[in-house]
Amino acid sequence: MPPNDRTKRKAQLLNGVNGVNGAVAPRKRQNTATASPSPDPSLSTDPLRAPHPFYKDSEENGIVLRKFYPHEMSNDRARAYNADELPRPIEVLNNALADTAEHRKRVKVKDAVVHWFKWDLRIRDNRALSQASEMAQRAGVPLIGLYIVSPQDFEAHLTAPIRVDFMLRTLHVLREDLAKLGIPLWVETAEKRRDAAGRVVELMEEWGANHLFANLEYEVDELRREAKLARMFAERGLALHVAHDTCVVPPGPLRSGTGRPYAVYTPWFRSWIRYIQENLDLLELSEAPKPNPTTVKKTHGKLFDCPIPDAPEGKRLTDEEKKTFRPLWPAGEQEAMKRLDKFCEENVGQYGKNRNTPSIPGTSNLSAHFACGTLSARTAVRTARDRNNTKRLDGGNEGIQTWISEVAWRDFYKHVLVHWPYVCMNKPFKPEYSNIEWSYNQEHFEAWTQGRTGYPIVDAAMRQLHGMGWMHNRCRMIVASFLSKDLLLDWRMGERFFMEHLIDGDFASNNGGWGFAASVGVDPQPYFRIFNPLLQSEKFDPDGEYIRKWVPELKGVKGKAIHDPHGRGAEVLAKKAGYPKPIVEHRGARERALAAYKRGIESGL
Ligand SMILES: Cc1cc2nc3c(=O)[nH]c(=O)nc-3n(C[C@H](O)[C@H](O)[C@H](O)COP(=O)(O)OP(=O)(O)OC[C@H]3O[C@@H](n4cnc5c(N)ncnc54)[C@H](O)[C@@H]3O)c2cc1C
Repeated sequence: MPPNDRTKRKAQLLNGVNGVNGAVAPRKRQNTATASPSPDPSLSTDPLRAPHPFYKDSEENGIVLRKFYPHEMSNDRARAYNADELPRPIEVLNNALADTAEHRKRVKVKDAVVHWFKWDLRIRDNRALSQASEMAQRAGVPLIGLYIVSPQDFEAHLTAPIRVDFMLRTLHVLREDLAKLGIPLWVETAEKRRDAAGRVVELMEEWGANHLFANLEYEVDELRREAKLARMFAERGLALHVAHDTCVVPPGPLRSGTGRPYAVYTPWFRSWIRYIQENLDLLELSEAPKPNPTTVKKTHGKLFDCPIPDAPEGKRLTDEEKKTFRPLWPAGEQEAMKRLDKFCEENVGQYGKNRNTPSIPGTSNLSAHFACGTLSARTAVRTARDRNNTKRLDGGNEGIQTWISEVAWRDFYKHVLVHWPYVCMNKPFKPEYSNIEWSYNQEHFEAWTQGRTGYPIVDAAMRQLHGMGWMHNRCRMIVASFLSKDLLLDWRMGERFFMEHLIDGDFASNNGGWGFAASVGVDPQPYFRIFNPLLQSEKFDPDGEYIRKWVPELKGVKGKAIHDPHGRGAEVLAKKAGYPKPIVEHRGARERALAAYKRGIESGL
């Protein structure tokens, strides 16, 4: 779609698709629930193109693109992970690190030490960067920062263009901040994702560096890549040092009484708190890197002139989008700290009370920074705790406690990913939930994606996603429940759509959120608890302020009718404004979902 059309479509999405007076007709498509042609191979990552068509029994549904990944894992294989019969990727990595530990100690520092930045784009409180700096200082050699842009990784991970843009803007800030310390940041594009590791080795050889530091990412591919890299480095006389940085408590040590990893949040959280209290160093912030020797400009001068590429094809924002999104999301770690400090100053105390009201700024809006690594979870928890009147994480101010417990959810879902790696292979956490018969009704899906379902709270939320690249947590739960229960659409369609549009798209948290709402994940909402979108709307947006902001064609609707204009006497206004009637009737949809879940679960046991 040419940029002009995309801009028009975007405006339509935000204003009610066909304009204020237009009768809305979501584009007609064949209902493909029964027809099952082969899937469209030209998978689009452009946020404003029509969503990818999903088909019953298609291998392309959901978050796993077959272009990059093998076929769907069987239930038996998923169960084998559960029974500890298959090594988890983290174990493969740990074995590789253990096998190469002695070798690492023997590798001498040569001309430089390298830190490989990934989703940890900050200087402050960065575990691996700090360790790299320490080694460089001890040896009196320069520290070099490296970032590999991988368009195929963006494609494979369904990274939203808004997230790519945020990351590239962050790289500019990071490069400047590092340069102030005399540390160059070398940025390079690897067109093929499998070439990235080889290129890192070439660069290290070019720079005379024997030691590479990196923070761990917990997705399956990344853990496996690091395992291979550790062995490849050892064969070549190089040393790979990895650090746990993204979680406050690294995945691994928290175990239930039976020695198993936790699959329920509440006991996990108690154990998380206990573990931190017993290991207070987990909240110690890492030292910032020290400046490089001044000779670095002479020895490595050309590394300071490295350009930062534009977003790759298919991941670019239009000019209009840049104008809208960039002021909403200033990039860089200073901005993250500013946001954190402001939130702690003004809102954290009221967080427990306000966090479920989408019309007010009651939450921190920091998720984009956590996802990009411009803020560490450690710094966030530490900063909030230091505002409390106790050093305990579960005492004192209620708002602070609640906020810390929310940041902990992020750790929880990363732990889940590490222990049950098949959740990122399109499998529900409970393999027996694979047999639910989902709908693949394209018209329903498009209405959902466009915010045209006739349920104002759902539509407001989906339009907030298009308007900001972000959605309030309460609304994420509402729209996810609506998609998977009211529409009975395959939850992976929603999971994928979120990844393709969120500035904070994070595999573990997104998968966890969808698993919770669709009742197929770890510690989920029981399947028979089905949100009533009308009641959710009345409870969490009582005055309809949020709806009126994001569904402007309903601005004139007075009172409670805002929650259900067609059902509560505002149908003339709604019709005139082109606002659709509900695409499903909640009570009937609920019965259908209950029956489908029950049937699916029973047949999967
Ligand atoms: C269906 C669904 C999909 C989601 N997808 C994502 C995603 O892709 N990326 C993402 O970061 N969050 C996701 N979440 C979690 C949550 O909605 C966002 O983290 C939150 O809305 C971000 O806003 P905030 O920074 O103002 O959060 P705050 O309320 O200020 O919370 C602070 C931080 O705690 C963490 N956090 C809070 N709630 C959760 C949660 N339920 N799960 C995991 N972490 C949490 C986030 O890092 C957040 O920034 C999803 C939730 C649902 C229900």
